[in-house]
Amino acid sequence: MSKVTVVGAGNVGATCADVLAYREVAEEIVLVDIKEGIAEGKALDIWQKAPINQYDSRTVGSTNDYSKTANSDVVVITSGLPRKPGMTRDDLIETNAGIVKSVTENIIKYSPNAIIIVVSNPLDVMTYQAHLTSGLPRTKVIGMAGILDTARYRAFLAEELNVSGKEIQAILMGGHGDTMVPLPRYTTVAGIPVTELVAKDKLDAIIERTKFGGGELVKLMGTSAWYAPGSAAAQMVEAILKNQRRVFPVCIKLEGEYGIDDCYLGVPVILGKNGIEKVIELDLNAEEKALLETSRGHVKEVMNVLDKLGK
Ligand SMILES: NC(=O)C1=CN([C@@H]2O[C@H](COP(=O)(O)OP(=O)(O)OC[C@H]3O[C@@H](n4cnc5c(N)ncnc54)[C@H](O)[C@@H]3O)[C@@H](O)[C@H]2O)C=CC1
Ligand SMILES: O=C([O-])CC(=O)C(=O)O
Repeated sequence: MSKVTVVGAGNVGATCADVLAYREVAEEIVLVDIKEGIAEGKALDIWQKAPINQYDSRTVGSTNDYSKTANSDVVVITSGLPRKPGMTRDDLIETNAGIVKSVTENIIKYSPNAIIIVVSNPLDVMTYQAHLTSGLPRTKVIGMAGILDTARYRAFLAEELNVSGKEIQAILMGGHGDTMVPLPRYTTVAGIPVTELVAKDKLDAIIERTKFGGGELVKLMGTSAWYAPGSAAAQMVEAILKNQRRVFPVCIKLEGEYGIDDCYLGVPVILGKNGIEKVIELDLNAEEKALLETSRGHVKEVMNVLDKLGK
């Protein structure tokens, strides 16, 4: 029987649990939150939607009782503060590091072999925190950002070209922040290089909009996004539980790949039943390498802040 725990029953966590149930990705989905009753309530609401939307996945809620999460195959960590207008993701580090650390300790106690997908921000450094606390191999403690950032990029391109978003294939690398690196050289529309279809100035504008895609939504809503983020995390869970070996950009600790050591960054990987099955190394050109290096430098600075906080 497959079991998934989603920690944090807020906007992203509840959306993720809902998508997991609706798509019948797991038989049991446990939603956990620290706020009394909220996880139980949202789990019950999703379960009551099953007869309408015709699914059999069972959602269960828990207020901080991790015994209910025992033997989860995959755990998604969404607990933590979202940012407000005027804040960067990095501003969340102090509060969210403490939350991610305590949540990871509880998870590991009851599901020592789970694959952990981190969503809380600042994403790359919260993945670092969960990796350190869990003691699991790097291939099993991974971060969700690349699927979301790529989806934004794909949606903007679909709009520009007036084609289905399904036709856009793209890869994006680096940290989940303004230094992320969309790669037009690896972007196609049904196999056609995007550079043959979109003028350079338009493509540059779409890349800029993608980099600040999270901030655009924070400005509009006063808090950050959840539909696309929750769905993106659920897509990672599905790839793992169904051993789909899908190719996604995922955050992992790099150990020599791309000439980078000891830094958590988004890179293309094959995602399957063991978590990250393989990191795909692209032959980047000089400009792409320079952009990735800038992103690495930024993430490393925030990792150093975490080190100073005492992890
Ligand atoms: N990686 C990514 O691409 C994205 C990351 N995020 C991040 O995801 C996180 C969650 O965002 P939202 O769901 O919008 O926030 P939210 O405020 O709606 O939900 C967060 C939930 O976490 C719970 N929580 C806090 N401390 C907890 C603890 N110790 N144990 C269990 N639950 C706890 C809160 O009670 C709340 O229900 C934020 O850090 C946000 O920045 C959001 C969107 C995309
Ligand atoms: O922007 C934020 O703070 C939340 C997030 O990571 C995103 O939506 O990309």
